[in-house]
Amino acid sequence: MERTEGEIATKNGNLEESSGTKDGSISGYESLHHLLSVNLKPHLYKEVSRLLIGLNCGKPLELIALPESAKALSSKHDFDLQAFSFDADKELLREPRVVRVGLIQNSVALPTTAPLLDQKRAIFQKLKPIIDSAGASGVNILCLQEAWMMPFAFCTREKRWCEFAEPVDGESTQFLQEYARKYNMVIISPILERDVNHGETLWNTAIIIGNRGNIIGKHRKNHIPRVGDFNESTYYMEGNTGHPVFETAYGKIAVNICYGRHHPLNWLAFGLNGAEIVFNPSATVGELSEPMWPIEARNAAIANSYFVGSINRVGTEVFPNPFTSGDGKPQHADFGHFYGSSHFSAPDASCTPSLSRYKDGLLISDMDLNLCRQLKDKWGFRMTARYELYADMLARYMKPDFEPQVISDPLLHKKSL
Ligand SMILES: NC(=O)NCCC(=O)O
Repeated sequence: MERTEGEIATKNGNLEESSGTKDGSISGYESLHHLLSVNLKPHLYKEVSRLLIGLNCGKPLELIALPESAKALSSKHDFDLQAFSFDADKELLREPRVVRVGLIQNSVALPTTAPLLDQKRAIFQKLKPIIDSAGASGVNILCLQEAWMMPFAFCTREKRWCEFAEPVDGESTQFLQEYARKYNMVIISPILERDVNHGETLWNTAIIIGNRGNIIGKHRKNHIPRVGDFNESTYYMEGNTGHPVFETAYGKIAVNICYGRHHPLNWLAFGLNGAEIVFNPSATVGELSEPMWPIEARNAAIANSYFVGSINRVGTEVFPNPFTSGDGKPQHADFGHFYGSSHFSAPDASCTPSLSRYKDGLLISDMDLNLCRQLKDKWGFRMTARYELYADMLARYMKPDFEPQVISDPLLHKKSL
């Protein structure tokens, strides 16, 4: 059937205006890839996929078969479960270095009006089967979403939500440490941190739990948004931990928390410190950032020759009191829809399809970390970068008397004869 512009078939076959739907789906489809795979003829879908998500080592990404126990948990608890494999070329002098990496996206479990402790514990309960599914699948490194142990209440500017903040070794960390030990898994736990030793300062922090349940270290969010309803600067300050790379049993990893993904130099710094996988745990909404989402992480993976794991929460979180953010919008009580769509990007420009736009989910991917060096050898971005030029430019830019290097056409302001 011919379709007019702006129309797509919904899941039940009806045609509908392509404006998305209230449940967070894209006209009834869980993701863009799902919509395309159902609506395009197989040979067209293959071509669209090749251009949209690229090829890895010259071929489409392969699916991984997961154990029945992992799949049973996803059916029983209704979370999206997808698994792919990124290859690298065979090398003569190095063995492949394949690690299995997982990303979890989820909605909150209780309304924001429930007692705070109940809200947190209900999220723990919700995550248990998803983490068990990752464990049953042999995931080596698992990353949760930004501030996973609470609703993303920073739109409200109300200080009562500060009560969710925990020290690095608090309840949420202890909850995950058990899983790290049980499944011999590195877990990245992005939380709202309370730094008791520094006057109860709050931070937006990712804690790196080693595969033996030990705390390897932490990274604090470098860039705090001041856009739309993301009133996070009311709660915490720009991080003071630099760009650490954590050498774990399964590779060198780093965390670029949410809004840091809009800053190419932030991505660069993790690369300069030798990261092989950079996680981007996020909380962002469709209206604000969805067109940027598939581009920024992928570009970072390409430019820095590392893998990126992008995670976004799902659902709409409604708060008890309406708020405004000085942008002319009428008062409202929610951020809008957190659109999930978690995915992996690889240094060779390939990426996985995204998880659901509205359901909880676990995305798993095998990745041969040898691909990072192979891409460095192939494209030479590190070698061809002109760091001395950039360093000089930045040093000059930082001075109060900086003047932009602009050469004006001398004829620009001359009156024509
Ligand atoms: N959590 C957060 O930093 N969100 C900011 C919005 C965005 O970067 O899309």
